[in-house]
Amino acid sequence: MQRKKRVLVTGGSGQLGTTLGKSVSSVAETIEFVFASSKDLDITDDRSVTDYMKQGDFDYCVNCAAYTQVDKAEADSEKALLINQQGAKNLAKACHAGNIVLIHISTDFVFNGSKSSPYVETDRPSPLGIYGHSKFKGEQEVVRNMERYFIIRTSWLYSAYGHNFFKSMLKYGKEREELSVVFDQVGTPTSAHDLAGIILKIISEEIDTYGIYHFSNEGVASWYDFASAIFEINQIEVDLRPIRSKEYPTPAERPAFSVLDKEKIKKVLKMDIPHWRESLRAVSEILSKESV
Ligand SMILES: NC(=O)C1=CN([C@@H]2O[C@H](COP(=O)(O)OP(=O)(O)OC[C@H]3O[C@@H](n4cnc5c(N)ncnc54)[C@H](OP(=O)(O)O)[C@@H]3O)[C@@H](O)[C@H]2O)C=CC1
Ligand SMILES: Cc1cn([C@H]2C[C@H](O)[C@@H](COP(=O)(O)OP(=O)(O)O[C@H]3O[C@@H](C)C(=O)[C@@H](O)[C@H]3O)O2)c(=O)[nH]c1=O
Repeated sequence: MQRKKRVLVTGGSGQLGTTLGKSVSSVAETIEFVFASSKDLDITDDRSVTDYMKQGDFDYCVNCAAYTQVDKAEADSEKALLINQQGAKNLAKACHAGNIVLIHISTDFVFNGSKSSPYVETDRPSPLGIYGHSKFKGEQEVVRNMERYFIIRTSWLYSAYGHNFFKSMLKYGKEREELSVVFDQVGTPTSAHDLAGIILKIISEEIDTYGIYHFSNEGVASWYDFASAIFEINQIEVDLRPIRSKEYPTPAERPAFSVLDKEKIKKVLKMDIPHWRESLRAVSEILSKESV
């Protein structure tokens, strides 16, 4: 029997790590996964990362570990950089040494939002806040320290698991009569379930066109549009008001426009991507089944 491919997932108990864990049964015959939470493996600890990789005999590492609190990062830049830059560097160096392919997840927040057409992989990052800055630094460490990497930039990730805007809206929608959500930040919501599918496709098909890729669902939305669709699909009645970002002040500035161009990944993986509304329906269904 052929040896199964071995995959390490760092940040295994976060939103994307958990979603990936729920998706792997379809490839269980050929791929074996090890999900490491932050307690099992701290990616900022160089020695632990090296030892863990050496002992694990891994073929792939999917880095789902990150500092993701966009506003908190503004006052906590040291920690954001430690996890998002140094952590990525440690993984890249260990992957390079062990001939392991690294699938590293990054963000639309590396861009400043001044474009008015979808961002392509070659557009120059220019992050507005500490979180985006630390994620860009992480990307640079990966590129600098190894060759066999996929950096997948995604946007507005949500799922049935962990913390995300979708679940916050469902909670607030049930608790409050009125909600205000910004309409002047435009991007694309991305189902973490769809992103998990992309990661599994790259591994199971042994895609070897390494580099930077953009992946989100299809379509364009403001956070207001997204919230409105969440309430509509989940049949929640709430007085939802569109507001400008200046009426919802936050410590971190966010890009006004961060739609990602997906042509490259669609071509390489020979696939279509579902529209965000279609995926929102699917994720809403998963959540309602899981809550029963
Ligand atoms: N969420 C979003 O909207 C978006 C996310 N992304 C990117 O997608 C990726 C996954 O995000 P998501 O799953 O939503 O994030 P989460 O915040 O849900 O999960 C991140 C995980 O990283 C873990 N972690 C933090 N520090 C360390 C460390 N030092 N060592 C090991 N693990 C650590 C956390 O563990 P613990 O809780 O124990 O600290 C947590 O489980 C990230 O790279 C993020 O930047 C990109 C675009 C949008
Ligand atoms: C909860 C809430 C948020 N907002 C605004 C604030 C913000 O501008 C926008 C999104 O809210 P959040 O703060 O929940 O999402 P935010 O943390 O900005 O989401 C980002 O997370 C990181 C990790 C990424 O990589 C990005 O792609 C993106 O998903 O909506 C409202 O207008 N009303 C509300 O009630």
